Amino acid sequence: MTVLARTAEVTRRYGDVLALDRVSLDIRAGELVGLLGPNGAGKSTLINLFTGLRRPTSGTVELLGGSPQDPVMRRDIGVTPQETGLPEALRVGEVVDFVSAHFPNRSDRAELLDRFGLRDLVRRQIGGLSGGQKRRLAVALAFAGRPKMVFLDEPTTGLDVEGRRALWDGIRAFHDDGGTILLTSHYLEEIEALAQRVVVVGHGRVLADDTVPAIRDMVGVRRVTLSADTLPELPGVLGSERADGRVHLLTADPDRLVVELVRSGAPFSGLEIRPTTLEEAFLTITARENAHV
Ligand SMILES: Nc1ncnc2c1ncn2[C@@H]1O[C@H](COP(=O)(O)OP(=O)(O)OP(=O)(O)O)[C@@H](O)[C@H]1O
Repeated sequence: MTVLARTAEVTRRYGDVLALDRVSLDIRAGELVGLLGPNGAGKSTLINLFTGLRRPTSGTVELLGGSPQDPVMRRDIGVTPQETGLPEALRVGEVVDFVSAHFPNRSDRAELLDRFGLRDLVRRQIGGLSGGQKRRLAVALAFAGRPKMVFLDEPTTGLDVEGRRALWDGIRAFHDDGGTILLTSHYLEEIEALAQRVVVVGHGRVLADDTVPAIRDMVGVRRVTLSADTLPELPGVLGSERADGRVHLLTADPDRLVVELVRSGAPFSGLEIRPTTLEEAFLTITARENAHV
């Protein structure tokens, strides 16, 4: 399948900060790829490289078979950065027309507005939109030039459930028509709702690149905390530590762990089970990676 966007051994530094560390990634035509990672992982930097806003310190970046700096390639992509500013005095329809006018191949205005649930707002001034409506418009604009590929940096930030669904519907419709999308998120749930493929980044590196169910297994880690002097060997413990007189165990199967703990007869108290944060899950993935080295 045709590769639409590619990084090969890409490193990007900002002074002393290593934002991306030898990242090689292919996005193929028709894929909807979710880029998942905590704050500072390097997601926006990767999007900025793909869209030609930044250059790599080393390595190569390709967009649509050419250079991301080439305006001809950029004409065929759409982008919504994390933050956008739209002119408050313009009406929704005017902004859509203004942005569309930059592209030789325009989306149908009514269809675009419909897809993102903006039809009833076409005559509303931007200044009169809610934060969520502005965000939906900003994302819709990425699709104004009938792009082959769209890059969305945290598209649903600040949206309520309804706004999020409207946005997901618009993104899905583009994908169903054969469009290619790379979107970033902090939440696996969001990526799960849209993407088949998840690329997990952390500390500037690709930690995992797999299907949603495979990544869910990796990050579906729970933290089991209890007080105990000594513990027997327990099944499925991915990581453990003692802190403040408590034992913390990371596991993907807390039910089995607790059953085995009770069965062992070892005395314990104060049992707590809670989901891990994405950061903790990433640490587990990183730890596993290092264990394989
Ligand atoms: N212009 C810049 N100057 C200096 N450091 C930068 C710059 N842009 C990004 N960085 C640093 O590079 C690293 C990666 O940042 P990046 O914005 O790509 O991460 P991110 O995964 O998009 O984070 P977030 O989820 O918070 O948006 C961070 O340590 C960040 O502070």
